[in-house]
Amino acid sequence: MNVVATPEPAAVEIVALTKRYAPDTAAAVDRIDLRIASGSYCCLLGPSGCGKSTTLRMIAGHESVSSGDILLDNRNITNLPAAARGTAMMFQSFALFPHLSATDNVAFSLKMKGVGKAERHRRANELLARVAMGHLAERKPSELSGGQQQRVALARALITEPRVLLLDEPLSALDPFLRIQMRAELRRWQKELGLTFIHVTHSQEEAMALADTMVVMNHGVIEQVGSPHAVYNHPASEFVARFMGGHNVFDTPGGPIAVRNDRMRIAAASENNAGSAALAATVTDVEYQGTYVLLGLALDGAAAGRQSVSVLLGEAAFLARPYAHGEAVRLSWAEADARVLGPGVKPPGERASAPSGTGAAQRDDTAALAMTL
Ligand SMILES: Nc1ncnc2c1ncn2[C@@H]1O[C@H](COP(=O)(O)OP(=O)(O)OP(=O)(O)O)[C@@H](O)[C@H]1O
Repeated sequence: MNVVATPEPAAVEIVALTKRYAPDTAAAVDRIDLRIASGSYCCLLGPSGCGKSTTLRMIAGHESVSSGDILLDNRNITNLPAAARGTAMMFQSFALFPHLSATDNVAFSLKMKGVGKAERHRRANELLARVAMGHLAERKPSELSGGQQQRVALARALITEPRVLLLDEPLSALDPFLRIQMRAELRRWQKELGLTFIHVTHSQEEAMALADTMVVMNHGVIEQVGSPHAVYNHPASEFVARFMGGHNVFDTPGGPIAVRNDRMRIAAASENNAGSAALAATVTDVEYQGTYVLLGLALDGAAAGRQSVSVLLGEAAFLARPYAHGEAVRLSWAEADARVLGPGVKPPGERASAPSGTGAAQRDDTAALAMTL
């Protein structure tokens, strides 16, 4: 175990970064601090309007900063023009020029810099070959598939030799099948190139599949930073537990706790052997998913908006003991599977003036909690 805390070198460091689009409005990004390790794949994740795209655009230099700093390899780039930062951006729609060939699309920024035609075509074709597009270099975007256009967009972003590649929802224009395929390609390219990728997405599934580090944002601040495993297994707040999905949140005297739905224990109401901590519930939905069966349930007597829970059972376990719509059951869990949730961040209007930092402190206190429901 590494006992000495030697932080990995940060490719990008964000210090108290704030964006306010208008003087009397809530900050779209509110004093966030973040270190992104060099050569890592970082996903900025959160619901619509949480400030993830604004953060990415400020790193890119496409949006001005209200206050705070952005450092790239220890260089303060906060006020540098986009082209002088060492970053490159890959957009959602790829933003390829329709009338230009793949080669000319990739070579475009070199043309703007006055690089001669032979040299810029050589470098563009070299990059196209690297993303397995060498044989289609003469084609225009309309003659390429979505996945092929994405590779051209990647080659075009790489031609400026960036240290950090910024990706704004790069997979959302693709159909679901291609999205999963291109997701694997993005991950492979990032490893092969050894670059730092910062990828904005609203999909927790995409972030889990890609990221070394996930940054979960809400209301312009960071709720939690960690590996997909750490965030999924130790959500810091109710917001993170609900946003990541696959968790139930229960109110207890010690505050809210989260329990993964595949860790829930379920028994028929008549077999009440789960002790006094078991919660009475009714099955409201049975969804067959192949490997798993997802049960939707309503907690008896819970407050409005807090009744709905789910239980994920393996197919074999379900077939051995099926549950049916309307059936009365009792739910419980092992203490070790309960995660105590921190308060999370408040919406801007309710926020205290103390620095928000990285939001809720992560706790792993699974002390016995008597149910109050
Ligand atoms: N150009 C702008 N002018 C004014 N307000 C803006 C502008 N761009 C974004 N905002 C506001 O800033 C907040 C954060 O927006 P941002 O686009 O960063 O969120 P997001 O998490 O990327 O959302 P989405 O997933 O919908 O793109 C939102 O409340 C949005 O309405």
